[in-house]
Amino acid sequence: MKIFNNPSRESWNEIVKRPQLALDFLDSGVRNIINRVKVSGDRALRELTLQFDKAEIKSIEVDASELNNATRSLPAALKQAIEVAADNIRKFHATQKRQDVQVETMPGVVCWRKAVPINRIGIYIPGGSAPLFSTVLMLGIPAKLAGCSEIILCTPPDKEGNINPAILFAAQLVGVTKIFRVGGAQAIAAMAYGTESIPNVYKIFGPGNQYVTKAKQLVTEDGLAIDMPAGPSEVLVFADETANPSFIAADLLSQAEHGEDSQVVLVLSNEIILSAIQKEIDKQLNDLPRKAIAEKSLFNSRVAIFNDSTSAIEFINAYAPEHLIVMVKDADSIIDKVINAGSVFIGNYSPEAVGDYASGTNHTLPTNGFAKAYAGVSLDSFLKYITYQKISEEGIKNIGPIVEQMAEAEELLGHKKAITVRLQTLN
Ligand SMILES: NC(=O)c1ccc[n+]([C@@H]2O[C@H](COP(=O)([O-])OP(=O)(O)OC[C@H]3O[C@@H](n4cnc5c(N)ncnc54)[C@H](O)[C@@H]3O)[C@@H](O)[C@H]2O)c1
Ligand SMILES: N[C@H](CO)Cc1c[nH]c[nH+]1
Ligand SMILES: [Zn+2]
Repeated sequence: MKIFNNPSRESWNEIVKRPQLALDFLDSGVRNIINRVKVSGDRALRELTLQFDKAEIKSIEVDASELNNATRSLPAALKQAIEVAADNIRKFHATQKRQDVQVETMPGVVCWRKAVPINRIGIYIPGGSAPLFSTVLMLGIPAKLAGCSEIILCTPPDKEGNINPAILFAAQLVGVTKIFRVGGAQAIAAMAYGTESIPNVYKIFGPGNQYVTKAKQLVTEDGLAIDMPAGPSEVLVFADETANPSFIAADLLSQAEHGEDSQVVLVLSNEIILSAIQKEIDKQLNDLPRKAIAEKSLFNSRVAIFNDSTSAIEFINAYAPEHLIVMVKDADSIIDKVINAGSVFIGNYSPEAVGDYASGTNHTLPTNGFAKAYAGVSLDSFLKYITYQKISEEGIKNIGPIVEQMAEAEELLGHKKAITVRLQTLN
């Protein structure tokens, strides 16, 4: 990890940059994949799956017998853990339901808004380097709570063409409608434009690697809605000398193991525990099966040391981390000053891993600085709102002259007329 001691503000832009694939290549490569799916549908999906996932797939859709086998083959303890996590996620997201409220803005002018679920949605479940069945819960549960009637799931197959049984179990648990063994940019294109097997959807959800994230961004050019750009996972740990170096090292490594393009950042308020943290990282790395991935990710990662907490917090807001873990002595007083972050973990016993799986909050979160303007997935992400107004005769008498004035000033006399013809009938 590269160390920056009290970095000047001019250097922050450089420090907050995330590692990225060459942009030109990414853009043209992903556009090419999307076009192939648009033109050749299922045939392109089979070819691209062979090319990128090394799997020869016979049926694109997962059938009922595979689903049953998955439930039978999964250890009972894992099924139970998934069910507990699902309950917590359901509890947290259920509180996000809102009442539709009617308001009379003027006498006789009544307005209200109604939440309507997005009918058919697509969820992408990453599976390239790890089968993220927890993401099925994070997307499927709020989709069901919102009332989405069709949930289409795409995830890459392994080399034998199979989907991890835990993904299939979680999909059944939350009530996914159809499951397809397709991953990467080709899965996003299939859900955006439809193929012979995969129905097109109205909004695409889910995290993924840089190909998946780029594809999501590109299909928005054709009017598709997406949740947000949720790319390679990242964490920023803010700590002082009261924190436990072993906890910090474990939290950094827990996200470094996601992928070599994941970035982890450590912000310290002094150097007191820095060398203890570095020793812990080296020690814990050796026990990590995904050591090689984590090492590459650490190579792109940073330590920033700030002597004053105001600069530290300003830096955190400039970085806008997907996950922020605060392990400083006055953590509770600091968190209100954080305005840019996807999800915040407060104190020594709140590792990001609990939010990744089971605390109840959503782990589909904005990365790459997008937390400055985007929020993570919530119940709202699966709803759209229709507004209504109903105006009585008394109401049009009250509001009509105001609209006439404004329409005339905008030189839109047709608008004015739509009021005048009504007012004339009431005089
Ligand atoms: N931001 C979030 O909320 C969040 C949540 C969970 C996971 N993640 C991130 O999701 C990512 C998952 O990535 P992953 O790779 O393991 O799985 P993935 O499913 O996102 O990607 C795998 C697919 O990438 C495609 N691919 C691989 N190499 C390619 C190439 N050279 N050209 C074109 N396509 C190619 C293949 O089609 C493959 O099926 C990780 O980076 C993780 O950090 C983010
Ligand atoms: N840290 C990932 C992005 O928020 C989510 C995840 C799933 N499984 C493990 N971690
Ligand atoms: Zn994680």
